[in-house]
Amino acid sequence: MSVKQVKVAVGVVVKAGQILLARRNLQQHQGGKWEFPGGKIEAGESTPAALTRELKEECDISATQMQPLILIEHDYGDKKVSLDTYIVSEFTGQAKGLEGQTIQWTDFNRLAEFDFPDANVAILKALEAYLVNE
Ligand SMILES: Nc1nc2c([nH]c(=O)n2[C@@H]2O[C@H](COP(=O)(O)OP(=O)(O)OP(=O)(O)O)[C@@H](O)[C@H]2O)c(=O)[nH]1
Ligand SMILES: [Mg+2]
Repeated sequence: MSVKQVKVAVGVVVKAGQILLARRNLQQHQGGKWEFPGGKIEAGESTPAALTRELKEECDISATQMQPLILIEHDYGDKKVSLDTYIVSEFTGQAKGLEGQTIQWTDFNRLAEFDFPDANVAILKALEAYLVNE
């Protein structure tokens, strides 16, 4: 049986050299790991629209500027994901975890200290290249 691929909008939210992380709740897929906020893209929805909606729902921020970073396809075995990842460089509001998740701002050079889902390795590489060329 083939497993359907889940399309996800992922946001690397950057503010004053810091990046916003959220910890996945234990009962979720990849529970307990750190992630960039985001969520499933609904039918007919663009990635920026989905990401704007998810950032508001999960973190209470309104994204006002974003640009594509990388599209990652990853197979976890139990689940296939496509992570359409954007850099969010401008937003309004103060980030808070609206869904009970812990959130944290961290310096880019401390990201290696966090335990991320496997698919995120490629995001971290792309982010490093992006920040170097910024
Ligand atoms: N938001 C987000 N999801 C990620 C990242 N890396 C990664 O592998 N994923 C995977 O992408 C999938 C979609 O995440 P989601 O937040 O929309 O979905 P979910 O597990 O909360 O499911 P649910 O919304 O139905 O409860 C999950 O399987 C998650 O493990 C990441 O950095 N951010
Ligand atoms: Mg989510």
